[in-house]
Amino acid sequence: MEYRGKQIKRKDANNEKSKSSKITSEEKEGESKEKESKYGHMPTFPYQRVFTRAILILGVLTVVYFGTKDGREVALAKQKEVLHHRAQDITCSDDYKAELESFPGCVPRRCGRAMSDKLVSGSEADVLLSIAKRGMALGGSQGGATILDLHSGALSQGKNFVNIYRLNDAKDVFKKTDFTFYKVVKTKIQNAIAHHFGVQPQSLYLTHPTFFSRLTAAPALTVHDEYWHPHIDKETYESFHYTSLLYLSDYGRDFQGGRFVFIDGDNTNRTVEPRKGRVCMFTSGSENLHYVERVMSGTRYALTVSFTCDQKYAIDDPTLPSSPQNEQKQ
Ligand SMILES: O=C(O)CCC(=O)C(=O)O
Ligand SMILES: [Fe+2]
Repeated sequence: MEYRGKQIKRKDANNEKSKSSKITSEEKEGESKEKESKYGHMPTFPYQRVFTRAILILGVLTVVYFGTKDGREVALAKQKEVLHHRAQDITCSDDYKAELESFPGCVPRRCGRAMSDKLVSGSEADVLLSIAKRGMALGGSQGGATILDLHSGALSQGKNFVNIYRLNDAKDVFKKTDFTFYKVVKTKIQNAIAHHFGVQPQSLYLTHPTFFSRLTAAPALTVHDEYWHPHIDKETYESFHYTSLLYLSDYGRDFQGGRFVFIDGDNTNRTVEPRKGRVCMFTSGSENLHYVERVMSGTRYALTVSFTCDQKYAIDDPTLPSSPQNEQKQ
């Protein structure tokens, strides 16, 4: 009680102080007016007041314009954080909602995004990273974005794509257990998406493309290398209804730049900093417009695992073709 009393006193004292400083400045004004008159009349020009005010207003408008033009940025997930589960709901876009109505059991209870660092462990991410690195060693783009689709076998090579399953060198690169591993992780993500968005896991089908990506700061050589454009997954990859990203390397340690950014309608960019083992899942409609920042240095690895509600776009889990010759016959 006594402490409070003292605080109040301090406040009063401050009031007194500020009152007295106000008085002092008024006094000073009077003084300077007096001084001014000693030097005679200061030069003025017609509409001086209007002019000064216009300059002031213009200044304020410029500050407001440049301050809000690029909107604000909010971190949804920092690399250093270990997230058990973090989510943000966004109202579903009308077209997305309307499309999903024809897939009962697959309509989300809510749209938005969720992140977790507890779904996939660091060592599980390392196994997947090793699959990506082994596969990508068979080719790779020089232009900053290399894609490896384990399902179709498509791998960026130079300015084009090759089918790794048709390469003789690929014979001993993958083991059956790699594919088993991929399936285990995919199923965990599938269940997490189903749980978070309130849909039935069996109503979600793996869809094409589902791929590993390796991004670097190398200048783009083809449009496939331009990974940084804002886009909506539902528009880019027609069959997507739910997108998930599993990060296989760390922002700030393995690479600089390369954050994932949601561009939201409230003039806010929400960023996800990749962290090894971090899963980011979201509804693929226009409620989740996003892009990946350009990587400034280092190498960024990620796995995109995508799901559709439409059985006609379902793909099987990737499997190891028994031999390159068999693959050619398919
Ligand atoms: O790698 C990422 O973080 C996102 C990639 C992406 O947006 C996409 O493949 O559609
Ligand atoms: Fe995307």
